[in-house]
Amino acid sequence: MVTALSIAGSDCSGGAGIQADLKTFAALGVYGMSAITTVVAENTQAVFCRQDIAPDVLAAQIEAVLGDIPPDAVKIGLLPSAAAVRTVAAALKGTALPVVLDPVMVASAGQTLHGADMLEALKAELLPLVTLITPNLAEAAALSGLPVENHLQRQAAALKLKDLGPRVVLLKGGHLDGAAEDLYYDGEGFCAFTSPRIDTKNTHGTGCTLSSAIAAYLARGYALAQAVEKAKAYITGAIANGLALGRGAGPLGHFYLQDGKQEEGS
Ligand SMILES: Nc1ncnc2c1ncn2[C@@H]1O[C@H](COP(=O)(O)OP(=O)(O)O)[C@@H](O)[C@H]1O
Ligand SMILES: Cc1ncc(COP(=O)(O)O)c(N)n1
Repeated sequence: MVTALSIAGSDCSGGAGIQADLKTFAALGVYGMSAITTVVAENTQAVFCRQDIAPDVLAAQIEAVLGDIPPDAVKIGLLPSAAAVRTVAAALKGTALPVVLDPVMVASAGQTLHGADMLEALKAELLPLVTLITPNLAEAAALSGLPVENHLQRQAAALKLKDLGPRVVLLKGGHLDGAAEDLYYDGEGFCAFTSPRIDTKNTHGTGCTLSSAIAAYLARGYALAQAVEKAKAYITGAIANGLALGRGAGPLGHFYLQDGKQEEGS
């Protein structure tokens, strides 16, 4: 059985965070496990509050998983504090696992999901350990300190992020105008994974779903660029099948893949 671990926050409304990750793993035929970093009270409209998990309990969750059911890949989502970043970095150091990091900062509803100290710790301590980082436009700007308004600027930001240590940078274009173009940079060259923009408000959990789909395909043994290509096809289908649930940005439709067949052709 192929296995994957998500280290991320809990979204009680089920659209993002750990809940999106586990749905994605299941849809892609991967046994999912979780280490929860923070419990967020949120829904399709707003974030209300959060309770961060104590670092020793976060560390114990990761150790419990690694010590018994070693995952084939790891996805990291919301890390609410520098302490959480350091805990995860310490737990993963020395493992040779493929790690996909979605540097979550702000919920689609607009609220910041982390403490002020998180960003610097993420850059210094976690980026050098990860295989792939998947920032959206705002996250790429915050991490690189560079503007990302045009294609050349996005390429420059990707170069700067690569210098912080990940093997590959995938700068997501979900918030661009026009086509949803994700820029992939592996230190040697750029390529783009592009889909037409789907006109929908139901995009809660897109970043979580893309990163966990990449982790699922890496766990299944696909090479990096191929895992990204397949994950892009998965996220595009999940957005196209989005669910009109809640009064705000609704969740994605993971269940259209329930028989596991559609993704085989993508
Ligand atoms: N309306 C859309 N139509 C098609 N693809 C989209 C749309 N919105 C986001 N995506 C894709 O979803 C993935 C997540 O991107 P993005 O929304 O930028 O992440 P985040 O949730 O971190 O802000 C990317 O592959 C992006 O291109
Ligand atoms: C617990 C948690 N983690 C992550 C996100 C971001 O979600 P998105 O994938 O829409 O950027 C969220 N809203 N809540």
